This record gives sequence, C-alpha cells and structure tokens, in this order.
Amino acid sequence: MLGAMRWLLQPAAPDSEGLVEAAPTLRVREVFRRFWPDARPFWGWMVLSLVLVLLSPLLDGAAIWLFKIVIDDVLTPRDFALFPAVAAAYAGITILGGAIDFASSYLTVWIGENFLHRMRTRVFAHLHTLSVGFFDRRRLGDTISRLTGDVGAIESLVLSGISQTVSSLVKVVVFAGVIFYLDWRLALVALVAVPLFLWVARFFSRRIKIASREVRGRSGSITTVAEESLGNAPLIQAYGREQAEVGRFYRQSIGNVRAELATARIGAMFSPLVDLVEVLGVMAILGVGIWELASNRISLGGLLAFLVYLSQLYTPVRSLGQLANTVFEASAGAERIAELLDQKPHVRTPDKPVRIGRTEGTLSVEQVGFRYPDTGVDVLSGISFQALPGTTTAVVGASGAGKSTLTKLLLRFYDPTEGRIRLDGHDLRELDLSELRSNIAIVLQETLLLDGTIAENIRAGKADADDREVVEAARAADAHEFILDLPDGYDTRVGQRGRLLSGGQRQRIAIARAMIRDAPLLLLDEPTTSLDAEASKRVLGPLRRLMSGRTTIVISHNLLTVADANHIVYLDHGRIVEAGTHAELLANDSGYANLYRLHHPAEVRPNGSSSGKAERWVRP
Ligand SMILES: Nc1ncnc2c1ncn2[C@@H]1O[C@H](COP(=O)(O)OP(=O)(O)OP(=O)(O)O)[C@@H](O)[C@H]1O
Repeated sequence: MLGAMRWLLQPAAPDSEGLVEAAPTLRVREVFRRFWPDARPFWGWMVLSLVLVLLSPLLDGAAIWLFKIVIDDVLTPRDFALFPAVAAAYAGITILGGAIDFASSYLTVWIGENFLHRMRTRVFAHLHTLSVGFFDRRRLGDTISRLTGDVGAIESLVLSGISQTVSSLVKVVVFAGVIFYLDWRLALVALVAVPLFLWVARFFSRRIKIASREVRGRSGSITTVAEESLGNAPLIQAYGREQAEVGRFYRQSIGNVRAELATARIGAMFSPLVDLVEVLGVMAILGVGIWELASNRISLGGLLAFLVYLSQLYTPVRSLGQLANTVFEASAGAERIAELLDQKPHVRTPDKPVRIGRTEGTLSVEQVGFRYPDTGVDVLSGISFQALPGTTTAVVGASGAGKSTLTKLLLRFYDPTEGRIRLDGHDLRELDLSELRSNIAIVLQETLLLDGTIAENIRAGKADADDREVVEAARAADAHEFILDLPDGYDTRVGQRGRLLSGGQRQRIAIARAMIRDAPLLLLDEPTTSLDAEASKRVLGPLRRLMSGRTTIVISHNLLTVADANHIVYLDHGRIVEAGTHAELLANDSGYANLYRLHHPAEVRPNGSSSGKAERWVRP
C-alpha cells in the first residue's frame, strides 16, 4: 500500500544525457514579481476582464436565489401569480450571463495571446543581444523549445492565473456570504472542509512542481535531439547512424512520456481526495440541516438552495486548489525563461560609445591574448600587428593555431582577455557594436546563407540596396551568369543554409554580399578552403576585386590566397612565430616555408626561393 502510494506520488527520473541547461529554481512569488511588469500594457484590459469575471458569479447567485423563490413562493403555496415575473427574470439573467461569458472568454484569450506574442518576441530579441559565445555553448533545440513552449507558462501564471484566482475568490466570497445569510450555523459546519482542502492542495503543489520541471526539461531534450539530428541528416545517413539517432530520440521521447505520466498520476490523485473532502462536508450539512429544518429555522427551499450554493462554493474552492497545481506547473516553465533572460551578453556597446562613422581602416592588434570562457588554455597570446588602409594582411598557421579565433575578436564576438585591438586608434570596446560591424564585411569558410532568395541573400549585406546594385555586386562576384541560369534567377530560393547551391556558388554569393556592403574592412576566413582547385580559381578573381582598396585580413592555411599579401603573420599555437612578406618568409626557411612546401611541393626550391608559380596562381 505504502509502496503503491510512493509510486503514485513520485516524479519521473531526471534525464542523464544533459541535453538541456538546468534552470535555477524560483519561488512562484519571485516568478510573479519578475514577469508581472511585462503585463503592464494589458493592465487596463485586465481590469475590464476582471469586472466581467466579477459579474458572472453575481448572476449565478441571483439565478439560484430565483430557484429558492420558485420553491418557497411559487411551488410550495402553489401560487402562479409570481411565475411570469420569475420566468422573465430567469430568461434575462441567462441572456445577460451568456453575453458576459462570451465577452469575458474572448477578452481573456485576446489578452493571453497578445501577452504571449510580446513575451515571445522579447525573449527572441534578447537572444539576439547575446554574444556568439552563448550559441557556441548552448543546445539550439533547448533554446527553441523554451521560446515556443515555456513562454506560454508565464502567460498561464501571470494572466490566466490572476483572472482565475480573482474569479474563484469572488465566487467564494459571494457564495459564502449567501450561505451565511441563509443559515450561519449550517454555514459554519460547511467551513469545516476548508482546512482539509488547503492541506490537500499544499501537499500536491510541491510534488507537481518537481514533476513538471522534468516535463519541461524533457520537452527541451526532444527538440534538441530533433534539431541536431535532422539538421545533420546528410552526415547521419552517410555514416548509417539513423538507428542510433532514432534510439536517442526514443530515449528522450519515452522520458517525456514517463514525466508526463508521473505528473498526471500526481494530478489525478488530487481530484478523488478533494471529492472525499467535499462529500464529508455535504454529509455534515445534511445531518445538521435535518435538525435545522425540524426546528423550523430554515425552509425546504432554503435548505435546497443552501446545498446548491454550497456546491457552487466548493467549485471555486476546488479550482483554487487545482489552480495551485497549474501555477506550480507553469512556474517550472517560467524558470526556464527566466534563466534565458538572465543571460547577459559578454560583449556590449559601452554607455557612451565613440562614434567613428565610416572608418579609415587602420587596424592595430596590440599584445592580444585570449582564452575562451570556462576553459583553461590561452588560445592566443602576445599577438601584435598592424594593418593599414588598403593593405592585405594574411594570418597563416596550422589547423587549431587560433586564426579563426582572431577573426572572432576582430568582429568583437569576444573581447581579448589581454591587450587590445584598435580601429583608427580606438579600442574596439569603446565603439558602438553595430557601427563597428557595419564597417566590416566577411566571407567565411563555411558560407552562411539564409533560407531566402539569392537576391535576399545578397541584400543581407546592405538592406536598402536596389536591384541594380544587387546585379552589379553579383557581376563583380562572377555570380551573375550562374544566377541567371537558375530556374527563377535572382528569385531562386537557396534552401536551408544554401544547400541547393554548390560550394563555389555559395561562396560567390557570399562575395557578392560582401561587395554590396562596401565596407572598409574585409575579413576573409579560409574563403577557398572548402572549394576544389577549379572552384577556388573561379573565386580568386572576384575576391581580388573585393579586396582592392580595403583593409583586408585573410585567414588561411592553404596559402593559396596569401602569397601576395602585404604582410604575412605566421601563427603557431596561438603565438606569432614569424612575420613578413611572402618572399621574406620563404627566405626564412622556417614554419611558413615548410607549410608552403607542403602545399606546393614542386614550386619551392630547397634554398627557399620561389619559382614564381605561386604568384602566377594568385595573379591569374
Ligand atoms: N567556442 C570555443 N570554445 C572553446 N574553445 C574553442 C572554441 N573555438 C575554438 N576553440 C579552440 O581554440 C583553438 C583555436 O581554434 P581556431 O578555430 O581559432 O583555430 P584555427 O587556426 O582557425 O583552425 P582551422 O585552421 O582548423 O580553422 C582550438 O584549439 C580550438 O579547440
């Protein structure tokens, strides 16, 4: 028996795969204090909705009072005189009640949905203020599940919760008032059940909260697995991992079922217990009622009306108890939203940023050191170099040397942990973030395309560009012809992440996007690495056009695009070990020369001088 009870009341076992970030627990009061201000725009409407909510129990009370009149003044004396008036009053109350119920239901949904929409958009906008580091660390699926699922919890807590509480409380006050008016002795007997109600509700609410937390977390895990798995469908199919992935999904899904069932068990135990309490109350009333009736202190109509009022009173008391469960369930979701909103961007615009407008493009990297948050290793240390307007600086080094990390610092996705980067003499940390980024155009190794049309993707570089500019940029990027060959030309959709295009085509779209941005600073991170020799060759011309006249930082380890850079910086394990021009570094015959020989075995003589082929390669 005890074992069965324990099973009935036990929350589901937590997920051990760690797919979702734990949210700190919050008391319902704190959740409330925190999110109540978000409902401010709806306060006026909420007052109106509460007025409607107040009217409804008053009408119910009046209808029951009419019932008492029917029994005591129409049926018992068998007098027809009052009947037409009572019938008309009934009809009037029903019509008015219907109109109020309609207005109240619609208004509640209207307020709820609009609040939800604002909250969702606010959380989404907040996510976009967070630094890139947040997205590096978090599982996207969990974040999406919070945005689409858990936001609703706040609505049920802050809005529906309030209106249901007020409506139930008003009903309790109205019906309790009436039963005291009818017979205070009977009313006192009826109150015996109240502390029992409260105890049962309290007992359940804590358990419901723990069980609900698991349900919310599991729903995040399901979205996480689905997002990661479906987002990598080609990889999973190529390596035959479909069954393993289905297994992973199955585990999270069954975990969700168990968590839901545990919550349902705990919730379903609540109702029968409350029924029991209610029956105890009614029996006590009937016992005392017979005695009251016998001593003529109450009429039969009065006793029957009393019982109806009592059932009306128990309904809101019961729903207050149920509401506590709903509120605790919702607060488990609200905790997950609060955790997201508590995330602060690591990188932000200072209160009084220096305005630079369009930069000249002098970039100085001064003694920069960096380690990723929550790691113990310096990825970069003591990095210094200067890039002057219109020149090209190449950053070269083996895989993992820290080249891409450097671009992240230049874009201010992260701030250096030591030293500084200056643009036109100003530390990047002093600048307005969006102004800084508007001065930079990027072309990355893995081309980032949005699931829109070709034209939209090019225009992402400059939102107000007209069609002529888009075509011009595409021509300069050597993309115009292949775009015209596509089924819908510039209006062809590129598919998720541009998958409907080839690697080289994606790269040329990215170059067109950088072209149209016309920014003074250009960051190229391995722009040709994912392309074969033929495709690389095709993008080199457009890249050159893009680079001319801008301060360009090229990151590469295949050296294809770097040989004619004005300055080459060779990184090894996060430090600069060599710097100079291509010829100087080859003459040095050290790390850079070795790397170059690796890529172009036939082109470098052992004494380090170049055969000149490399230059022909980059200057076709
Ligand atoms: N978000 C991150 N969090 C923690 N460590 C990271 C993160 N990104 C990169 N690293 C680490 O930083 C080091 C440098 O990585 P980075 O991507 O800058 O190298 P890279 O020189 O660009 O390499 P590749 O040429 O292969 O792209 C690596 O050891 C990597 O493990």
